[in-house]
Amino acid sequence: MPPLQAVLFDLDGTLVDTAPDLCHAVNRVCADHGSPPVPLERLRPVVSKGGRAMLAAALPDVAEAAREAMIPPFLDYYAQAVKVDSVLFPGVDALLGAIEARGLRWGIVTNKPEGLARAVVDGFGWTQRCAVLVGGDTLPQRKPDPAPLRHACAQLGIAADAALYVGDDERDVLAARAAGMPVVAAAWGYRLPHEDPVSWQADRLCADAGAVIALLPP
Ligand SMILES: O=C(O)COP(=O)(O)O
Ligand SMILES: [Mg+2]
Repeated sequence: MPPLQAVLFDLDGTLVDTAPDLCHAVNRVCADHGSPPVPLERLRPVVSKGGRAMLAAALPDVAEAAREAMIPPFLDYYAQAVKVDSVLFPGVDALLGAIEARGLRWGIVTNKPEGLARAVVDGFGWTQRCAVLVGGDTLPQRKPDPAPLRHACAQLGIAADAALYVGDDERDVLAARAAGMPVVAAAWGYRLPHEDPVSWQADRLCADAGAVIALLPP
């Protein structure tokens, strides 16, 4: 395996705890529908599974076609307020600094639409620091397809096995495996109670972002 040259991250549930602002957007959709707001605890476990999963968790009795029509307003509401209550997960700031201190680059490969992911990146002041950003609509394929990870490596001019991917959902592990990229499962992220990240068989399972620093070259 070539020496590590870059670390790629999932966004929601890995770098940023975006669940509160996504929950606000879901609850604006619920209000438009005349439904009561849902508590954050109900949405948090499915945030990394995307907007459709969040709306399904919030409005399980609404027909799928009707929920599909709620996606554009949901995304609009979220776009209006991406960084009100969203915060970095503990240790993320130190991890990004440690990557940069080693002369390595880092980037983001998320299923979130690219424009929204860019807004989050800008909101956290990462515009110049984030070396590559691939969103869920950047390519026709999204995770668990390996294409977005491969695209990020092509943009960086590195081989897939010279990068490390860090993500909090099983599809992140599947995408990295299919791309031939080493992968860390982020146990600090979002998942349902029955989901066991050990069973995803990532190369490493890290309890917090700080633990990823130990995997970097000295
Ligand atoms: O918005 C989504 O679909 C989830 O985003 P993620 O891939 O950064 O977890
Ligand atoms: Mg995620």
